[in-house]
Formats: sequence, structure tokens, C-alpha cells
Amino acid sequence: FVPSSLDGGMPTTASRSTTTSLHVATDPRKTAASSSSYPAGDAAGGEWSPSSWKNAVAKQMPVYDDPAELERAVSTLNRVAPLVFAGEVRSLHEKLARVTQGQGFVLMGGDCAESFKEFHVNHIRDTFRVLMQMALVLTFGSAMPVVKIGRMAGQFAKPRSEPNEVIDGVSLPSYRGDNVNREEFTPEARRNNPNLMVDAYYQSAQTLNILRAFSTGGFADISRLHAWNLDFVEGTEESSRYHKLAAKIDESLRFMKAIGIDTSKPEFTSVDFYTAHECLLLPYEQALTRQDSTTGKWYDCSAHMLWVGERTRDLDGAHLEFTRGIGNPLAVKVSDKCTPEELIRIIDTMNPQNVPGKLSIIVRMGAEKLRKNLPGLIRAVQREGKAVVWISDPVHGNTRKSDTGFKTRDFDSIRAELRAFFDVHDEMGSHPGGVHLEMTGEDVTECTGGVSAVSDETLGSRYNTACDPRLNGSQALELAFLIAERMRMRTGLPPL
Ligand SMILES: O=C[C@H](O)[C@H](O)COP(=O)(O)O
Ligand SMILES: C=C(OP(=O)(O)O)C(=O)O
Ligand SMILES: [Mn+2]
Repeated sequence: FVPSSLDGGMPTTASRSTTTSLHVATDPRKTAASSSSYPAGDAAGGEWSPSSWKNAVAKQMPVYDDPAELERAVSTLNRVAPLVFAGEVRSLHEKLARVTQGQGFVLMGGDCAESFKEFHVNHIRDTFRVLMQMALVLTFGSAMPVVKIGRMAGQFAKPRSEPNEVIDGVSLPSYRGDNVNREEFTPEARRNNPNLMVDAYYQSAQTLNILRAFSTGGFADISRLHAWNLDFVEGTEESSRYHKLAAKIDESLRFMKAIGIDTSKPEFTSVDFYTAHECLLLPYEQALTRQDSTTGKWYDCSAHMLWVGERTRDLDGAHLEFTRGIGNPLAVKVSDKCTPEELIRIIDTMNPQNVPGKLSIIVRMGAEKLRKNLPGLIRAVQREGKAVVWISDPVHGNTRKSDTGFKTRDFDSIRAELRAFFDVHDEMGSHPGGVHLEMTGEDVTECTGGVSAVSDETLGSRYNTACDPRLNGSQALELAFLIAERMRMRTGLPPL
């Protein structure tokens, strides 16, 4: 049973996402209208429509030089199949609603920017695999359900600090993600090309197809838990920790079988896996926004969950205007620049009816600022009685440039921010509801430190990211153990 609408408040009945309802309209006449321009104006508070964001200021949005070309790309996207379906979106919403009540933990992870050049089934498999390992560690460690969400199948568009990049005195528009322009430093590559949105859609469709197969086709079967270990992690301390935990879980499974529990049921053989990305490139998001024929609600069918970034979360901006009208679970990223008053106004805009599970707050500010600022944000939310999921993004507040010229992050600073996040929630009596990471299953050398001991000197050996540095598989697993230990402490369980 999937309730047709969550607007009435807390859902009461659990459902697995496999009970998908296919009610989202695919009729192009019911898709969001296309338009090729988005002038500044004032939209906030008025009538919402999938295109009402065009009346507000859209920061970080590419300007396309050929309106007819944009129009053609958008009209193609208006006709493509939705990537996700309303029933799946609602099942994620229900799980997040439980997290607001302290029942569960959210694990979000994936590339900073998906790219065309890195696209390969093995890349998706490796990220999915390490997320499965992490989820296992977290579920067993915390004795709580873990909500698994990939920054995958749509995480392309990037907000940038500088509109232009200058190399050897030559200035070109910054790279903004493979669905906007290309990384190569030439005027042709850096031109905003609307057709890239269509290419990114088709890559996302392939990615989602693979993810659905991995989630339900046997790969995620818990009896294969040893097979999820990554080859390059084998032999390390993290790997032996993982195998020890896996052996304990094996034993529990044998016990369950012995007392007659059927471990071939979907609860053991498949996982509910969801997708999310930054809701940045609004012409794309609008085109994928469809009306659910059973409820009349609009869903952005490009992903199950969408978040608004730190750089585009203005109260009167286009991104809040767009997201306030869609039925998907939402998130907003906040740095130390966000005041408690501003946060409450953001919550009132994105989740005016205070529906539990509708909105997550992703905190990203570095350990020191977090210790100073997060208590005030939590206090305001508690005072106003808002239901939110608190998620830590311990990576975006910790970016630095190495002496060797790479944009990187230190494992120690990431760990320090996570510790601070847990400490503050302990002090405030609130629920640390999840973690959001830029990571990959591959053995990249993009972040320094951790047991894998990447250093400034070795960053260059496998630095493959299209934007921000990602944790590699072993660094990500190491963090999962750290989080699991903190969750155990909170519930009074002994160390793993
Ligand atoms: O992913 C986040 C942002 O897009 C990224 O950190 C911006 O990076 P920049 O400061 O290099 O533009
Ligand atoms: C742009 C991002 O983050 P933020 O909005 O927190 O800077 C991101 O998640 O890649
Ligand atoms: Mn990033």
C-alpha cells in the first residue's frame, strides 16, 4: 500500500520501493511547458507552475547563445520517459519520514560530477559496491535501517566559484558539468551546448537501468556480502575489519535460517536504492517534471530526491521557486553563512506544511564552524517544531589546494567534521540523520590521508575527477566504520 499523498502528515504504512506505481504521466502534453528564456523577476509566493522559476533570478545557470537550439533540446526532453516513478519517490519519502523520528540513517554518496568519459558499467558497479559495504557496516553497527541514495544517474551540473577560468592569460568560461559544456580548455568545448542535456539524460537512463539491475537482480543479495569487498582494498586493515564484520553477519544469517526465517525473501536478496542530484540546471529539471495522474501532483522525474546547493539557495531565487512545487523529497545544503532565521524561512518555503521526510538539511561548513554554528540552527528548528533530517556533508567545507596544485581534501579534516556533527547532535539531543559524501568505489588518489595514505606527492597518480576530489573506496569504508561506532555509542551498544 502506498498512500496517494503524503501531504496529510506522517505516513503510517511501510512499503518496499519495488511496489512501484507507474502513474506518472508520459504524455508530452502533460509535461512541463518548454521555453527558451528565463528573465529575472519576482516569483516567490505566487502561483507555482513547472516554469514559474523563470520569473525569479536563476544563479549559476548557463546562458545559451542559440534559443532555437535550446528549444529543440528541451522539447526532446519533454518527450523522454521519466527516469523515476511517483511510487518510488513516495517510498523514499516514507523512509525519510522515519529518519526524522530517529529511526534510520541516510547514506548518500557518489561522484562530485558524473562525466561522459568515466561512464562505464564497472564504474557504477564499484560505487554501488562500496555503498553496499558501507550500508552493511552502518546497518549492523547502528542497528538501524539505512536509506541508500546515490549521487548518480543525473549528478552532472556544477555551480562554480568563478565564471571564467584563466590559463596562461587565456580566459574561457568555466567548465560547468558534462550536461552544460565540456572540460577541454577550448572555446568550442566551453560553449554551453543544450544538446548535452539530452546526452546526459540518456546516460542517466543507462545508469539507472544498471542500478536497478544491481539492486534487485542478485548482486545486492546479502549472502554475497564478502563479494562486495573491493579488490584494491583486500589485504588492508579496512578489508580485514570488513571481513570480520561480514563473518559476524554470516553467523547471524545462519542463525536466522536455523530458526526458520526464509533468507531468500526480497528483504535479504535486494535493496531499495534511490538517486539524487543537485537541482541546478532548471531547463532540464523542468522538462523532466511530470504530473502524477492519480494525485495530480508534480514530480521531478529526473531523480527520487533533489537538493538545492549552498550557492543557489536564495529565498527569492529560481531554485527554491522550482523545488517548492515538486512532490519529491528535497534537501538544501547549508554552510556557516546560513543564519537560523534564514534556515527557518528556507524550511517554510521548501516544506510549508512541515511534512516529515520532505526536507533534509545537509550541513557542510568544516569542523570548527560547525561546532560554532550548528547548535543555533538545531535550536531554531527545535523551537519552531520543524521536522527535518540532519545530514552531514563533511567534504565540501574542507577543500584545499595542495602544494602540488591539486584541489584536494584531507581525510583528517573530513573525520573531524563528522565527529563535530555527532558531538553537536549528542549535546542538542537531536538525531544525526545521515551522511553525504563525494566518493567512488575506485582506487583514485584525490583526497589525502586515511589508511590508504594518499599524500600531496601521490595525488597525481590517479586523479580522475571531473570536479571535486572524491574519497576512494577504502577511505569511504573507513568513514563508514567511524560513523557506525558513533551510532553504536549513542544507542549504548559496545564497540564493533
Ligand atoms: O561541487 C561543488 C562545487 O561545484 C565546486 O566545489 C566548485 O568548485 P570551484 O570552487 O572549483 O568552482
Ligand atoms: C556543489 C555542491 O555542494 P555545495 O552546494 O554544498 O557547495 C556539491 O554537492 O557538489
Ligand atoms: Mn562537489
